[in-house]
Formats: sequence, C-alpha cells, structure tokens
Amino acid sequence: MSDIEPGKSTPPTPVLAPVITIDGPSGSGKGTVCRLLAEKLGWHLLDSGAIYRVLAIAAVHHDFEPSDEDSLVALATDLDVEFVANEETGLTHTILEGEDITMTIRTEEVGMNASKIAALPRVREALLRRQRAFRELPGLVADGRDMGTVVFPDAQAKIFLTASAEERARRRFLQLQEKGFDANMSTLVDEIKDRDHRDTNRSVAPLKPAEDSLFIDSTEISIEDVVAKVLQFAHTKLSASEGKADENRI
Ligand SMILES: Nc1ncnc2c1ncn2[C@@H]1O[C@H](COP(=O)(O)OP(=O)(O)O)[C@@H](O)[C@H]1O
Ligand SMILES: Nc1ccn([C@H]2C[C@H](O)[C@@H](COP(=O)(O)OP(=O)(O)O)O2)c(=O)n1
Repeated sequence: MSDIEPGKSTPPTPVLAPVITIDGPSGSGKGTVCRLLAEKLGWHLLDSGAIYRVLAIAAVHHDFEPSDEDSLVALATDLDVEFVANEETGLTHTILEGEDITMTIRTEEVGMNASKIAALPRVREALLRRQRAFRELPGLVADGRDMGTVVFPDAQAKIFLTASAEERARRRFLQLQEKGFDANMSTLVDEIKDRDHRDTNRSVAPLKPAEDSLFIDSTEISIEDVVAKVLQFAHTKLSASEGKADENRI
C-alpha cells in the first residue's frame, strides 16, 4: 500500500544546501578565504575551529581538565554560545554564557587548548549536530580540519589548503602583532608544529586531505589567487553535481 493518500500530491523532497569545505592546518588561510568566499557567494559560513575554541574557554571557566571527557561532553552538548554579527564593525562577536569573548578566542593559548580537547572522540561526536545545522540554503562554506572528511563527506567541493610551517608562523606573527598581542616568531613556529602534530595524529577525524579534495599550497600564492582557484574549482564541481541531479530526475 502506498503511503500517499489519494488526491494528495507527493511531499517535496527537502533540498540539501550545497557545501564547499576548506580544511587545513593553522595559518594556511582557511578563515580568510572562507569568509571571502561566503561573501562573494552570499552563502553561510561555519568556522568550526571557533566552536572548539569556545569549548576550550568554557572548560577553563568551569575548571575542567582538558582530559575530563565526560564533563567536556556534557558542556559541548549544552554549550551556551551565540555568534552575533555586528553590522557596524563588520565583526562577528562570540558570546559565551552571556560574556563577549571575541578578543580572547583567537589567542594561541586558546588554539592549543582547543586542539587538546578536539582530540577527544566523544567531544567531536557531541559537536557534530551543531556543526551540521549550519547547512542551510543557499549554501555553506565550512572551515576546519575534518569538514570534507567527517562533517560534510557529501560536500560538492572540497579543498585542502596548506602552507609551510614557517610561512604560517610568519602570518600568525603579523596577525597577532596587528591585534596588539605579544608574539615571538620561534615560539610560534614550535607551537604551530606542535598543533599540526596533535591534529594530524589523533585517532578520530585527523587533519588530512579528503580523497576527492583539491590540494592548494598557499606558501607563495596571494589570498586573491587562492580565492580565485577555489572559486573556479567550486564552480566546476557544483555544475557537475547539478548535472548529475538533473540526470537522476529524468
Ligand atoms: N595566501 C596568503 N598570503 C599571505 N597571507 C595570508 C594568506 N592567506 C592568509 N594570510 C594571512 O594569514 C593570516 C592567517 O590566516 P587565517 O585565515 O586566519 O588562517 P587559518 O584560518 O587557516 O588559521 C591572516 O592574517 C591572513 O590575512
Ligand atoms: N573542524 C575542526 C576545527 C578545529 N579543530 C581543532 C584543532 C585546531 O588546532 C583547533 C583550533 O582550530 P582553528 O581552526 O580555530 O585554528 P586556526 O585558526 O587554524 O589556528 O581546534 C578541530 O579539531 N576540528
């Protein structure tokens, strides 16, 4: 027997929004490129690293050790965080449990703590639904470590963006200086290598290129050229997937 009552039309199949993923190590340019892409396309933006960073700050607020997986899972499940766009400054403010943490979230210390708790499998699992909820029409640009491999394995276009550790540390150095933070170049190189090692070698959702991703080394490529490469690749992939959807409809 059919589920559809006579006289009633078939309910429309929900349309899944298209996704472009950019994964890669710290300082490769993911955040910058994703923001520019989302602006150009008018799509939503997911900064998944910000969620891990917020959780790391919340863990400190609650006095939880980075190894206390049960407490961190509970915190991740009910994480009280809002990302609020400020039209005047063009900044997205991060509000954790009512407190504006926009300035602290980008420090290297928070990045390192985020990397530690991100190695816990059940914490990652607890954050999956929250990340997937960002997938809304007209489309999503997702920035992280496991966007193309785990969170959105069916993404239409996947990019792996990297650069040499020295160049990434140099970029971070300039970025931190600009924001008025103290920074030391050789400490930054060590911290970046340490974080790369932890993110790449963890057992769950390690940092690695998805099999079907475009690999871009941005060490000697400008931001504008990286954006152009990604856009060209994404257009090709999105047209191909629209073609496939049409074939299936016939
Ligand atoms: N291709 C590039 N060439 C030079 N500087 C870059 C390039 N890509 C990004 N940057 C700069 O490097 C810094 C880190 O970039 P960001 O997007 O925050 O990296 P990620 O999100 O991968 O950690 C920013 O100040 C950004 O302007
Ligand atoms: N999808 C993600 C995003 C970030 N993480 C972890 C690992 C990273 O070292 C930290 C911080 O990520 P974030 O993207 O904010 O860091 P960078 O801006 O690249 O320095 O969080 C992750 O495990 N999976």
